[in-house]
Amino acid sequence: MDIFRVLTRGAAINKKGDDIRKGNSVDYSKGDANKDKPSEREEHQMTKELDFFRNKKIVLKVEDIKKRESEEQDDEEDKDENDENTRETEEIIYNPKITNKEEASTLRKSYKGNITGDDVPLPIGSFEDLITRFSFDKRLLNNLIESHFTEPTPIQCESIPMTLKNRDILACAPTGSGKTLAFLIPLLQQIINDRQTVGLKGLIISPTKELANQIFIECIKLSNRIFLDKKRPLQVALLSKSLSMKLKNKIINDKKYDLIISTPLRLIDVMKAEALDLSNLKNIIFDEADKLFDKTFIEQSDAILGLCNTRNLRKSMFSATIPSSVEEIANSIMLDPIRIIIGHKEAANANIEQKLVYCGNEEGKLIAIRQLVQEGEFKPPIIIFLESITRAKALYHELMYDRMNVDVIHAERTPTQRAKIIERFKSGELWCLICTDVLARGIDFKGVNLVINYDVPRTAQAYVHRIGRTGRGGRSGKAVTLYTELDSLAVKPIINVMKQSGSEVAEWMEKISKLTKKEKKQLKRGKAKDERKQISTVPKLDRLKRARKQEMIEGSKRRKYKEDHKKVESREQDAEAN
Ligand SMILES: Nc1ncnc2c1ncn2[C@@H]1O[C@H](COP(=O)(O)OP(=O)(O)OP(=O)(O)O)[C@@H](O)[C@H]1O
Repeated sequence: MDIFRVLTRGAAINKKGDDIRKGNSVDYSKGDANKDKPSEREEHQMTKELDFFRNKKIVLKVEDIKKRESEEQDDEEDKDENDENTRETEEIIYNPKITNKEEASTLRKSYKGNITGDDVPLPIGSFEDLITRFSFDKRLLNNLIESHFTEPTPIQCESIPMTLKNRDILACAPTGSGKTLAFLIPLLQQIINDRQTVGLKGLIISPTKELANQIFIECIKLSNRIFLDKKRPLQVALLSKSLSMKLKNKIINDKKYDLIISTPLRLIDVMKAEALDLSNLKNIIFDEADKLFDKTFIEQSDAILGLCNTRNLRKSMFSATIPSSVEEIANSIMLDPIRIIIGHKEAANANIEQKLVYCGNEEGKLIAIRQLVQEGEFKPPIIIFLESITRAKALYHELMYDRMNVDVIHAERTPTQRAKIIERFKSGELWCLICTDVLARGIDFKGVNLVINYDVPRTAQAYVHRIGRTGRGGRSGKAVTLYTELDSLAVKPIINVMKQSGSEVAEWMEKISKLTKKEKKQLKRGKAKDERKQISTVPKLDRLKRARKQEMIEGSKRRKYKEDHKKVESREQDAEAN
Protein backbone atom coordinates (compact mmCIF):
# COMPACT_ATOMS: atom_id res chain seq x y z
CA MET A 1 0.00 0.00 0.00
CA ASP A 2 2.64 2.43 -1.08
CA ILE A 3 -0.12 4.73 -2.04
CA PHE A 4 -0.35 6.06 1.49
CA ARG A 5 3.27 7.11 1.40
CA VAL A 6 2.15 9.87 -0.94
CA LEU A 7 0.66 11.40 2.14
CA THR A 8 3.89 11.40 4.08
CA ARG A 9 5.93 13.30 1.58
CA GLY A 10 5.70 16.82 0.31
CA ALA A 11 2.81 18.36 2.19
CA ALA A 12 3.64 20.35 5.26
CA ILE A 13 1.48 21.38 8.12
CA ASN A 14 1.66 24.78 9.73
CA LYS A 15 2.30 23.85 13.35
CA LYS A 16 1.43 27.23 14.75
CA GLY A 17 -2.19 26.21 15.13
CA ASP A 18 -5.24 25.55 13.08
CA ASP A 19 -7.30 28.63 13.69
CA ILE A 20 -8.14 29.97 10.27
CA ARG A 21 -9.49 33.09 11.92
CA LYS A 22 -5.98 33.92 13.13
CA GLY A 23 -4.62 33.28 9.69
CA ASN A 24 -3.09 29.92 10.64
CA SER A 25 -4.34 27.11 8.53
CA VAL A 26 -2.94 23.89 7.18
CA ASP A 27 -0.12 24.81 4.82
CA TYR A 28 -0.07 22.74 1.67
CA SER A 29 2.29 25.10 -0.07
CA LYS A 30 5.16 22.64 -0.49
CA GLY A 31 5.93 19.68 -2.72
CA ASP A 32 3.15 17.55 -4.11
CA ALA A 33 0.54 19.29 -2.09
CA ASN A 34 1.06 22.53 -4.01
CA LYS A 35 -2.07 21.89 -5.97
CA ASP A 36 -4.05 22.12 -2.76
CA LYS A 37 -3.20 25.78 -2.23
CA PRO A 38 -6.36 27.80 -1.66
CA SER A 39 -7.76 29.21 -4.86
CA GLU A 40 -8.26 32.96 -5.27
CA ARG A 41 -11.94 32.53 -4.53
CA GLU A 42 -11.17 30.57 -1.34
CA GLU A 43 -8.64 33.20 -0.35
CA HIS A 44 -11.24 35.88 -0.89
CA GLN A 45 -13.65 33.91 1.25
CA MET A 46 -11.00 33.54 3.96
CA THR A 47 -10.28 37.26 3.86
CA LYS A 48 -13.98 37.89 4.21
CA GLU A 49 -14.03 35.57 7.23
CA LEU A 50 -11.08 37.38 8.71
CA ASP A 51 -12.85 40.70 8.33
CA PHE A 52 -14.39 40.57 11.79
CA PHE A 53 -15.02 44.29 11.99
CA ARG A 54 -17.11 44.64 8.87
CA ASN A 55 -19.10 47.29 10.66
CA LYS A 56 -16.67 50.20 11.02
CA LYS A 57 -18.92 51.79 13.61
CA ILE A 58 -18.28 48.88 15.93
CA VAL A 59 -14.51 49.27 15.59
CA LEU A 60 -14.78 52.85 16.75
CA LYS A 61 -16.99 51.94 19.63
CA VAL A 62 -14.68 49.17 20.76
CA GLU A 63 -11.73 51.47 20.58
CA ASP A 64 -13.73 54.03 22.53
CA ILE A 65 -14.37 51.52 25.23
CA LYS A 66 -10.74 50.51 25.46
CA LYS A 67 -9.50 54.13 25.47
CA ARG A 68 -11.91 55.18 28.15
CA GLU A 69 -11.10 52.09 30.16
CA SER A 70 -7.38 52.88 30.31
CA GLU A 71 -8.02 56.57 31.08
CA GLU A 72 -10.36 55.69 33.86
CA GLN A 73 -8.05 53.10 35.31
CA ASP A 74 -5.43 55.83 35.71
CA ASP A 75 -7.83 58.35 37.23
CA GLU A 76 -10.11 56.33 39.41
CA GLU A 77 -8.41 53.22 40.60
CA ASP A 78 -10.59 52.83 43.64
CA LYS A 79 -13.94 53.10 41.85
CA ASP A 80 -16.32 50.18 42.13
CA GLU A 81 -15.93 48.17 38.90
CA ASN A 82 -19.62 47.40 38.63
CA ASP A 83 -20.85 50.98 38.86
CA GLU A 84 -18.37 51.76 36.13
CA ASN A 85 -19.90 49.09 33.90
CA THR A 86 -23.33 50.64 34.06
CA ARG A 87 -22.11 54.19 33.53
CA GLU A 88 -20.00 53.18 30.53
CA THR A 89 -22.86 51.57 28.72
CA GLU A 90 -25.14 54.49 29.45
CA GLU A 91 -22.73 56.99 27.98
CA ILE A 92 -22.15 55.28 24.65
CA ILE A 93 -25.11 55.52 22.32
CA TYR A 94 -25.65 52.40 20.26
CA ASN A 95 -28.25 51.85 17.63
CA PRO A 96 -29.96 48.54 18.20
CA LYS A 97 -30.52 46.68 14.97
CA ILE A 98 -33.70 44.89 15.96
CA THR A 99 -36.37 47.11 17.46
CA ASN A 100 -39.68 45.65 16.33
CA LYS A 101 -41.46 42.50 15.21
CA GLU A 102 -41.09 43.27 11.51
CA GLU A 103 -37.31 43.57 11.78
CA ALA A 104 -37.28 40.41 13.88
CA SER A 105 -39.31 38.55 11.26
CA THR A 106 -36.98 39.64 8.43
CA LEU A 107 -33.94 38.56 10.42
CA ARG A 108 -35.50 35.20 11.27
CA LYS A 109 -36.38 34.55 7.66
CA SER A 110 -32.77 35.23 6.66
CA TYR A 111 -31.51 32.33 8.77
CA LYS A 112 -34.60 30.12 8.56
CA GLY A 113 -35.34 30.49 12.24
CA ASN A 114 -38.53 28.86 13.48
CA ILE A 115 -39.30 30.15 16.97
CA THR A 116 -42.34 29.03 18.90
CA GLY A 117 -43.64 29.71 22.39
CA ASP A 118 -45.57 32.29 24.36
CA ASP A 119 -44.44 35.88 24.47
CA VAL A 120 -41.25 35.31 22.48
CA PRO A 121 -38.66 38.13 22.99
CA LEU A 122 -37.11 39.91 20.01
CA PRO A 123 -33.81 38.45 18.78
CA ILE A 124 -30.64 40.54 18.79
CA GLY A 125 -29.21 41.59 15.44
CA SER A 126 -25.77 42.42 16.79
CA PHE A 127 -23.88 42.27 20.07
CA GLU A 128 -24.56 46.03 20.25
CA ASP A 129 -28.22 45.22 20.87
CA LEU A 130 -27.20 43.59 24.14
CA ILE A 131 -25.85 46.89 25.42
CA THR A 132 -28.99 48.86 24.78
CA ARG A 133 -31.43 46.17 25.79
CA PHE A 134 -29.70 44.35 28.63
CA SER A 135 -26.96 46.55 30.15
CA PHE A 136 -24.46 44.04 28.97
CA ASP A 137 -21.26 43.76 30.97
CA LYS A 138 -18.37 45.74 29.47
CA ARG A 139 -15.74 43.14 30.34
CA LEU A 140 -17.77 40.36 28.82
CA LEU A 141 -18.17 42.35 25.61
CA ASN A 142 -14.42 43.06 25.52
CA ASN A 143 -13.66 39.38 26.03
CA LEU A 144 -15.96 38.51 23.14
CA ILE A 145 -14.28 41.03 20.87
CA GLU A 146 -10.79 39.97 21.93
CA SER A 147 -11.73 36.42 20.92
CA HIS A 148 -12.83 37.85 17.53
CA PHE A 149 -16.52 37.25 18.08
CA THR A 150 -18.03 40.43 16.73
CA GLU A 151 -21.36 39.34 15.33
CA PRO A 152 -23.77 36.81 16.80
CA THR A 153 -24.60 33.67 14.86
CA PRO A 154 -28.33 32.92 14.34
CA ILE A 155 -28.63 30.65 17.37
CA GLN A 156 -26.88 33.32 19.46
CA CYS A 157 -29.26 36.03 18.11
CA GLU A 158 -32.14 34.00 19.53
CA SER A 159 -30.93 32.26 22.64
CA ILE A 160 -29.08 35.17 24.28
CA PRO A 161 -32.07 37.52 24.71
CA MET A 162 -34.33 34.61 25.66
CA THR A 163 -32.02 33.43 28.43
CA LEU A 164 -31.55 36.98 29.65
CA LYS A 165 -35.35 37.19 29.87
CA ASN A 166 -35.17 34.10 32.11
CA ARG A 167 -36.92 31.76 29.70
CA ASP A 168 -36.48 27.99 29.49
CA ILE A 169 -35.31 27.04 26.00
CA LEU A 170 -35.07 24.04 23.75
CA ALA A 171 -32.66 24.91 20.96
CA CYS A 172 -31.76 23.02 17.80
CA ALA A 173 -29.16 24.53 15.45
CA PRO A 174 -26.66 23.00 13.00
CA THR A 175 -23.33 21.57 14.07
CA GLY A 176 -20.57 24.16 14.30
CA SER A 177 -23.00 27.10 14.42
CA GLY A 178 -21.92 28.51 17.78
CA LYS A 179 -24.26 26.84 20.29
CA THR A 180 -21.57 26.89 23.00
CA LEU A 181 -21.43 30.68 23.07
CA ALA A 182 -25.19 30.76 22.64
CA PHE A 183 -25.54 29.38 26.16
CA LEU A 184 -22.29 30.66 27.69
CA ILE A 185 -22.71 34.39 26.93
CA PRO A 186 -26.11 34.84 28.61
CA LEU A 187 -25.21 32.45 31.43
CA LEU A 188 -22.15 34.49 32.36
CA GLN A 189 -24.23 37.69 32.16
CA GLN A 190 -26.86 36.11 34.45
CA ILE A 191 -24.13 35.25 36.95
CA ILE A 192 -22.81 38.82 36.80
CA ASN A 193 -26.34 40.18 37.31
CA ASP A 194 -26.64 37.96 40.37
CA ARG A 195 -23.28 39.06 41.79
CA GLN A 196 -24.57 39.54 45.34
CA THR A 197 -25.24 35.82 45.66
CA VAL A 198 -22.27 33.73 46.74
CA GLY A 199 -22.04 30.11 45.57
CA LEU A 200 -22.95 27.94 42.60
CA LYS A 201 -25.36 29.68 40.24
CA GLY A 202 -24.91 27.72 37.01
CA LEU A 203 -24.36 24.12 35.92
CA ILE A 204 -23.48 22.89 32.41
CA ILE A 205 -23.82 19.17 31.74
CA SER A 206 -21.99 17.54 28.84
CA PRO A 207 -21.95 13.85 27.86
CA THR A 208 -18.16 13.52 27.46
CA LYS A 209 -15.04 14.68 29.30
CA GLU A 210 -13.53 16.09 26.10
CA LEU A 211 -16.55 18.24 25.41
CA ALA A 212 -16.80 19.38 29.05
CA ASN A 213 -13.15 20.41 28.85
CA GLN A 214 -13.70 22.30 25.59
CA ILE A 215 -16.65 24.23 27.09
CA PHE A 216 -14.53 25.00 30.16
CA ILE A 217 -11.70 26.45 28.02
CA GLU A 218 -14.17 28.63 26.09
CA CYS A 219 -15.73 29.75 29.36
CA ILE A 220 -12.35 30.69 30.87
CA LYS A 221 -11.63 32.92 27.87
CA LEU A 222 -15.01 34.63 28.13
CA SER A 223 -14.91 35.16 31.89
CA ASN A 224 -11.34 36.43 31.92
CA ARG A 225 -10.86 39.44 34.24
CA ILE A 226 -14.52 39.56 35.22
CA PHE A 227 -14.98 40.39 38.90
CA LEU A 228 -18.22 39.97 40.80
CA ASP A 229 -17.03 42.44 43.42
CA LYS A 230 -13.72 44.20 44.09
CA LYS A 231 -11.83 41.07 45.11
CA ARG A 232 -13.98 38.21 43.90
CA PRO A 233 -13.38 37.00 40.33
CA LEU A 234 -16.10 35.04 38.58
CA GLN A 235 -15.07 31.47 39.32
CA VAL A 236 -15.59 28.68 36.79
CA ALA A 237 -14.55 25.04 37.28
CA LEU A 238 -14.40 21.81 35.34
CA LEU A 239 -15.50 19.06 37.70
CA SER A 240 -12.46 16.82 37.38
CA LYS A 241 -11.67 13.77 39.48
CA SER A 242 -9.26 15.75 41.65
CA LEU A 243 -11.68 18.65 42.15
CA SER A 244 -14.45 16.29 43.13
CA MET A 245 -12.12 14.67 45.73
CA LYS A 246 -11.21 18.11 47.10
CA LEU A 247 -14.86 19.09 47.35
CA LYS A 248 -15.77 15.82 49.03
CA ASN A 249 -12.93 16.15 51.53
CA LYS A 250 -13.85 19.80 52.19
CA ILE A 251 -10.42 20.98 51.02
CA ILE A 252 -12.31 23.39 48.76
CA ASN A 253 -15.26 25.41 49.96
CA ASP A 254 -18.51 24.20 48.38
CA LYS A 255 -19.46 27.84 47.67
CA LYS A 256 -16.25 28.71 45.85
CA TYR A 257 -17.49 28.36 42.26
CA ASP A 258 -20.13 30.38 40.42
CA LEU A 259 -20.31 27.97 37.48
CA ILE A 260 -19.42 24.29 37.13
CA ILE A 261 -19.10 22.20 33.96
CA SER A 262 -19.35 18.45 34.37
CA THR A 263 -20.21 15.08 32.93
CA PRO A 264 -23.33 13.51 34.51
CA LEU A 265 -21.78 10.74 36.63
CA ARG A 266 -19.07 12.93 38.17
CA LEU A 267 -21.67 15.51 39.14
CA ILE A 268 -24.04 12.96 40.66
CA ASP A 269 -21.16 11.54 42.70
CA VAL A 270 -20.37 14.97 44.20
CA MET A 271 -24.02 15.90 44.65
CA LYS A 272 -24.82 12.68 46.46
CA ALA A 273 -21.91 13.29 48.83
CA GLU A 274 -23.51 16.70 49.53
CA ALA A 275 -20.21 18.28 48.61
CA LEU A 276 -21.79 21.09 46.56
CA ASP A 277 -24.12 23.75 47.86
CA LEU A 278 -26.97 23.86 45.33
CA SER A 279 -29.22 26.21 47.26
CA ASN A 280 -28.47 29.16 44.95
CA LEU A 281 -28.49 27.32 41.63
CA LYS A 282 -30.42 29.35 39.03
CA ASN A 283 -29.44 27.80 35.66
CA ILE A 284 -28.89 24.32 34.33
CA ILE A 285 -27.85 23.66 30.72
CA PHE A 286 -27.84 20.32 28.96
CA ASP A 287 -25.47 20.45 26.01
CA GLU A 288 -26.00 17.65 23.45
CA ALA A 289 -29.40 17.32 25.13
CA ASP A 290 -30.67 14.50 22.91
CA LYS A 291 -27.71 12.37 24.03
CA LEU A 292 -28.21 13.32 27.68
CA PHE A 293 -31.87 12.30 27.47
CA ASP A 294 -31.45 9.08 25.46
CA LYS A 295 -31.40 5.64 27.03
CA THR A 296 -27.70 5.77 27.99
CA PHE A 297 -27.96 8.91 30.08
CA ILE A 298 -31.62 9.51 30.91
CA GLU A 299 -31.40 8.04 34.43
CA GLN A 300 -28.39 10.20 35.22
CA SER A 301 -29.96 13.38 33.81
CA ASP A 302 -33.12 12.61 35.72
CA ALA A 303 -31.13 12.11 38.94
CA ILE A 304 -29.39 15.47 38.42
CA LEU A 305 -32.71 17.25 37.91
CA GLY A 306 -34.04 15.52 41.03
CA LEU A 307 -31.12 16.81 43.10
CA CYS A 308 -31.36 20.37 41.71
CA ASN A 309 -34.60 21.39 43.33
CA THR A 310 -34.23 25.15 43.71
CA ARG A 311 -37.34 27.19 42.86
CA ASN A 312 -37.39 28.88 39.46
CA LEU A 313 -34.46 26.85 38.16
CA ARG A 314 -33.99 27.91 34.51
CA LYS A 315 -33.42 24.96 32.16
CA SER A 316 -31.94 24.88 28.67
CA MET A 317 -31.35 22.12 26.19
CA PHE A 318 -29.10 22.48 23.15
CA SER A 319 -28.24 20.13 20.30
CA ALA A 320 -27.91 19.87 16.54
CA THR A 321 -30.51 17.09 16.61
CA ILE A 322 -33.64 17.06 18.75
CA PRO A 323 -35.92 14.07 18.10
CA SER A 324 -39.57 14.36 19.11
CA SER A 325 -39.02 12.04 22.11
CA VAL A 326 -36.61 14.61 23.56
CA GLU A 327 -39.05 17.43 22.78
CA GLU A 328 -41.64 15.58 24.87
CA ILE A 329 -39.22 15.29 27.78
CA ALA A 330 -38.31 18.97 27.44
CA ASN A 331 -41.96 19.99 27.58
CA SER A 332 -42.49 17.88 30.67
CA ILE A 333 -39.59 19.34 32.66
CA MET A 334 -39.54 22.95 31.43
CA LEU A 335 -41.77 25.85 32.33
CA ASP A 336 -43.35 27.65 29.38
CA PRO A 337 -40.35 26.89 27.14
CA ILE A 338 -39.41 28.59 23.88
CA ARG A 339 -38.50 26.26 21.04
CA ILE A 340 -35.79 27.54 18.71
CA ILE A 341 -35.11 25.70 15.47
CA ILE A 342 -32.49 27.12 13.13
CA GLY A 343 -32.61 25.56 9.66
CA HIS A 344 -34.16 22.15 9.14
CA LYS A 345 -34.41 19.94 12.23
CA GLU A 346 -33.28 16.76 10.51
CA ALA A 347 -30.66 18.24 8.23
CA ALA A 348 -26.89 18.38 8.42
CA ASN A 349 -24.89 21.60 8.24
CA ALA A 350 -25.35 23.00 4.73
CA ASN A 351 -21.62 23.79 4.42
CA ILE A 352 -20.81 20.09 4.24
CA GLU A 353 -20.64 18.35 0.85
CA GLN A 354 -21.98 14.85 1.51
CA LYS A 355 -21.20 11.76 -0.53
CA LEU A 356 -22.13 8.06 -0.30
CA VAL A 357 -19.61 5.59 -1.76
CA TYR A 358 -20.58 1.99 -2.45
CA CYS A 359 -17.74 -0.41 -1.65
CA GLY A 360 -19.37 -3.83 -2.11
CA ASN A 361 -17.64 -5.46 0.85
CA GLU A 362 -15.12 -4.75 3.64
CA GLU A 363 -12.05 -5.05 1.39
CA GLY A 364 -13.69 -2.47 -0.85
CA LYS A 365 -13.58 0.12 1.93
CA LEU A 366 -9.76 0.13 2.12
CA ILE A 367 -9.64 0.27 -1.63
CA ALA A 368 -12.03 3.25 -1.56
CA ILE A 369 -9.69 5.07 0.83
CA ARG A 370 -6.80 4.44 -1.54
CA GLN A 371 -8.90 5.82 -4.34
CA LEU A 372 -9.60 8.98 -2.34
CA VAL A 373 -5.84 9.37 -1.97
CA GLN A 374 -5.27 8.86 -5.69
CA GLU A 375 -7.97 11.34 -6.59
CA GLY A 376 -6.45 13.96 -4.28
CA GLU A 377 -9.55 13.93 -2.05
CA PHE A 378 -7.70 12.69 1.01
CA LYS A 379 -6.63 16.12 2.28
CA PRO A 380 -5.69 16.31 5.94
CA PRO A 381 -6.82 17.02 8.59
CA ILE A 382 -9.16 14.03 8.34
CA ILE A 383 -11.32 12.19 10.86
CA ILE A 384 -12.38 8.57 10.25
CA PHE A 385 -15.26 7.13 12.29
CA LEU A 386 -15.78 3.43 12.99
CA GLU A 387 -18.47 1.63 14.93
CA SER A 388 -16.39 -0.26 17.51
CA ILE A 389 -13.13 -0.12 19.43
CA THR A 390 -11.93 -3.36 17.80
CA ARG A 391 -12.53 -2.02 14.33
CA ALA A 392 -10.97 1.37 15.11
CA LYS A 393 -7.85 -0.41 16.38
CA ALA A 394 -7.76 -2.68 13.32
CA LEU A 395 -7.94 0.22 10.88
CA TYR A 396 -5.32 2.08 12.88
CA HIS A 397 -2.89 -0.86 12.57
CA GLU A 398 -3.68 -1.19 8.90
CA LEU A 399 -2.97 2.48 8.16
CA MET A 400 0.03 2.57 10.53
CA TYR A 401 1.51 -0.32 8.60
CA ASP A 402 1.28 1.90 5.54
CA ARG A 403 3.24 4.55 7.43
CA MET A 404 0.39 6.94 7.50
CA ASN A 405 0.42 9.86 9.94
CA VAL A 406 -2.47 8.50 11.97
CA ASP A 407 -3.59 7.87 15.57
CA VAL A 408 -6.67 6.44 17.23
CA ILE A 409 -9.00 7.52 20.04
CA HIS A 410 -11.53 5.25 21.73
CA ALA A 411 -12.83 4.57 25.21
CA GLU A 412 -9.93 2.24 26.09
CA ARG A 413 -7.36 5.01 25.74
CA THR A 414 -6.52 6.88 28.94
CA PRO A 415 -7.70 10.49 29.39
CA THR A 416 -4.06 11.65 29.12
CA GLN A 417 -3.53 9.73 25.88
CA ARG A 418 -6.79 11.15 24.49
CA ALA A 419 -5.86 14.70 25.44
CA LYS A 420 -2.39 14.37 23.88
CA ILE A 421 -3.75 12.98 20.60
CA ILE A 422 -6.35 15.76 20.41
CA GLU A 423 -3.61 18.33 20.97
CA ARG A 424 -1.45 16.79 18.21
CA PHE A 425 -4.39 16.75 15.84
CA LYS A 426 -5.29 20.36 16.63
CA SER A 427 -1.71 21.54 16.10
CA GLY A 428 -1.51 19.84 12.70
CA GLU A 429 1.19 17.39 13.80
CA LEU A 430 -1.26 14.51 13.35
CA TRP A 431 -3.04 14.35 10.00
CA CYS A 432 -5.58 11.63 10.35
CA LEU A 433 -7.56 10.75 13.44
CA ILE A 434 -9.39 7.43 13.68
CA CYS A 435 -12.07 7.25 16.33
CA THR A 436 -15.28 5.74 17.59
CA ASP A 437 -18.33 7.83 18.42
CA VAL A 438 -16.59 9.21 21.55
CA LEU A 439 -15.56 12.16 19.40
CA ALA A 440 -18.70 12.36 17.29
CA ARG A 441 -20.34 15.16 19.27
CA GLY A 442 -19.43 18.72 20.06
CA ILE A 443 -15.68 18.60 19.58
CA ASP A 444 -14.55 21.69 17.70
CA PHE A 445 -11.56 20.93 15.45
CA LYS A 446 -11.64 24.04 13.34
CA GLY A 447 -9.99 23.11 10.06
CA VAL A 448 -11.09 19.48 9.44
CA ASN A 449 -11.35 19.00 5.67
CA LEU A 450 -12.84 15.58 5.45
CA VAL A 451 -14.86 13.20 7.61
CA ILE A 452 -15.00 9.57 6.53
CA ASN A 453 -17.64 7.24 7.90
CA TYR A 454 -15.73 3.99 7.49
CA ASP A 455 -18.74 2.30 9.05
CA VAL A 456 -22.22 3.64 8.37
CA PRO A 457 -23.66 5.24 11.52
CA ARG A 458 -26.80 3.56 12.88
CA THR A 459 -28.97 6.68 13.17
CA ALA A 460 -29.53 9.93 11.31
CA GLN A 461 -28.56 11.80 14.49
CA ALA A 462 -25.21 10.00 14.79
CA TYR A 463 -24.55 10.79 11.12
CA VAL A 464 -25.32 14.52 11.53
CA HIS A 465 -23.01 14.82 14.55
CA ARG A 466 -20.17 12.78 13.04
CA ILE A 467 -20.05 14.72 9.79
CA GLY A 468 -20.50 17.93 11.78
CA ARG A 469 -16.83 17.72 12.81
CA THR A 470 -16.17 19.41 9.47
CA GLY A 471 -17.76 22.54 7.95
CA ARG A 472 -17.63 24.46 11.25
CA GLY A 473 -17.77 28.17 11.97
CA GLY A 474 -18.85 29.03 8.41
CA ARG A 475 -16.15 26.99 6.64
CA SER A 476 -16.86 24.30 4.08
CA GLY A 477 -16.08 20.60 4.47
CA LYS A 478 -16.60 17.18 2.93
CA ALA A 479 -18.09 13.97 4.29
CA VAL A 480 -17.78 10.57 2.64
CA THR A 481 -19.75 7.56 3.89
CA LEU A 482 -18.55 4.14 2.78
CA TYR A 483 -21.18 1.43 2.62
CA THR A 484 -21.42 -2.21 1.65
CA GLU A 485 -24.12 -4.73 0.82
CA LEU A 486 -24.77 -5.13 4.53
CA ASP A 487 -25.72 -1.48 4.88
CA SER A 488 -28.71 -1.36 2.56
CA LEU A 489 -31.00 -0.44 5.46
CA ALA A 490 -28.55 1.77 7.33
CA VAL A 491 -28.05 4.13 4.38
CA LYS A 492 -31.75 5.04 4.25
CA PRO A 493 -31.71 7.55 7.14
CA ILE A 494 -28.53 9.00 5.70
CA ILE A 495 -30.09 9.54 2.31
CA ASN A 496 -32.94 11.35 4.06
CA VAL A 497 -30.50 13.66 5.86
CA MET A 498 -28.77 14.33 2.54
CA LYS A 499 -32.08 15.24 0.93
CA GLN A 500 -33.10 17.51 3.83
CA SER A 501 -29.72 19.28 3.71
CA GLY A 502 -30.13 20.08 0.02
CA SER A 503 -27.31 17.72 -0.98
CA GLU A 504 -27.29 16.35 -4.48
CA VAL A 505 -28.66 12.80 -4.45
CA ALA A 506 -28.51 10.19 -7.21
CA GLU A 507 -31.69 9.06 -8.94
CA TRP A 508 -31.79 5.72 -7.10
CA MET A 509 -31.56 7.56 -3.80
CA GLU A 510 -34.62 9.63 -4.63
CA LYS A 511 -36.60 6.41 -4.82
CA ILE A 512 -35.55 5.14 -1.41
CA SER A 513 -38.38 5.45 1.06
CA LYS A 514 -38.23 5.85 4.81
CA LEU A 515 -37.45 2.88 7.06
CA THR A 516 -40.37 0.71 8.05
CA LYS A 517 -40.83 -0.15 11.75
CA LYS A 518 -39.52 -3.65 11.10
CA GLU A 519 -36.43 -2.27 9.38
CA LYS A 520 -35.79 0.13 12.27
CA LYS A 521 -35.85 -2.82 14.68
CA GLN A 522 -33.46 -4.75 12.46
CA LEU A 523 -31.11 -1.78 12.40
CA LYS A 524 -31.22 -1.43 16.17
CA ARG A 525 -30.28 -5.07 16.54
CA GLY A 526 -27.13 -4.18 14.58
CA LYS A 527 -27.26 -7.14 12.20
CA ALA A 528 -24.61 -5.68 9.93
CA LYS A 529 -22.31 -5.08 12.88
CA ASP A 530 -22.12 -8.83 13.67
CA GLU A 531 -21.56 -9.78 10.06
CA ARG A 532 -18.80 -7.34 9.14
CA LYS A 533 -15.56 -8.96 8.14
CA GLN A 534 -12.20 -8.11 9.67
CA ILE A 535 -10.52 -4.93 8.35
CA SER A 536 -7.68 -5.87 6.03
CA THR A 537 -6.88 -6.19 2.36
CA VAL A 538 -3.68 -8.08 3.15
CA PRO A 539 -3.76 -11.83 2.26
CA LYS A 540 -3.91 -14.20 5.24
CA LEU A 541 -0.32 -15.41 4.73
CA ASP A 542 1.01 -11.85 4.77
CA ARG A 543 -1.02 -11.08 7.88
CA LEU A 544 0.58 -14.09 9.63
CA LYS A 545 4.01 -12.90 8.56
CA ARG A 546 3.20 -9.42 9.87
CA ALA A 547 1.99 -10.82 13.20
CA ARG A 548 5.14 -12.95 13.50
CA LYS A 549 7.33 -9.94 12.77
CA GLN A 550 5.44 -7.92 15.38
CA GLU A 551 5.91 -10.74 17.92
CA MET A 552 9.64 -10.80 17.19
CA ILE A 553 9.90 -7.04 17.74
CA GLU A 554 7.96 -7.29 21.01
CA GLY A 555 10.14 -10.27 22.12
CA SER A 556 13.32 -8.41 21.38
CA LYS A 557 12.00 -5.36 23.32
CA ARG A 558 11.22 -7.63 26.30
CA ARG A 559 14.70 -9.23 26.20
CA LYS A 560 16.40 -5.83 26.01
CA TYR A 561 14.33 -4.61 28.96
CA LYS A 562 15.35 -7.69 31.02
CA GLU A 563 19.03 -7.24 30.15
CA ASP A 564 18.96 -3.55 31.05
CA HIS A 565 17.18 -4.35 34.28
CA LYS A 566 19.84 -6.99 35.17
CA LYS A 567 22.65 -4.52 34.43
CA VAL A 568 21.12 -1.91 36.74
CA GLU A 569 20.67 -4.52 39.49
CA SER A 570 24.28 -5.73 39.27
CA ARG A 571 25.54 -2.09 39.26
CA GLU A 572 23.50 -1.43 42.42
CA GLN A 573 24.86 -4.61 44.05
CA ASP A 574 28.46 -3.55 43.20
CA ALA A 575 27.80 -0.11 44.64
CA GLU A 576 26.40 -1.63 47.85
CA ALA A 577 29.42 -4.03 48.15
CA ASN A 578 31.84 -1.09 47.79
N1 LIG B 1 -20.25 34.79 16.99
C1 LIG B 1 -19.28 34.07 16.47
N2 LIG B 1 -18.45 34.60 15.54
C2 LIG B 1 -17.46 33.86 15.00
N3 LIG B 1 -17.21 32.57 15.33
C3 LIG B 1 -17.99 31.99 16.25
C4 LIG B 1 -19.05 32.70 16.87
N4 LIG B 1 -19.64 31.87 17.75
C5 LIG B 1 -18.98 30.71 17.69
N5 LIG B 1 -17.98 30.76 16.79
C6 LIG B 1 -17.02 29.67 16.43
O1 LIG B 1 -17.74 28.66 15.72
C7 LIG B 1 -17.17 27.38 15.98
C8 LIG B 1 -18.25 26.36 16.32
O2 LIG B 1 -18.89 26.71 17.52
P1 LIG B 1 -19.45 25.61 18.55
O3 LIG B 1 -18.38 24.63 18.91
O4 LIG B 1 -20.11 26.33 19.65
O5 LIG B 1 -20.50 24.87 17.63
P2 LIG B 1 -21.79 24.01 18.04
O6 LIG B 1 -22.95 24.63 17.40
O7 LIG B 1 -21.83 23.82 19.52
O8 LIG B 1 -21.46 22.65 17.30
P3 LIG B 1 -21.80 21.11 17.72
O9 LIG B 1 -23.25 20.90 17.41
O10 LIG B 1 -20.93 20.30 16.86
O11 LIG B 1 -21.52 20.98 19.17
C9 LIG B 1 -16.19 27.57 17.13
O12 LIG B 1 -14.89 27.51 16.62
C10 LIG B 1 -16.49 28.94 17.67
O13 LIG B 1 -15.35 29.58 18.20
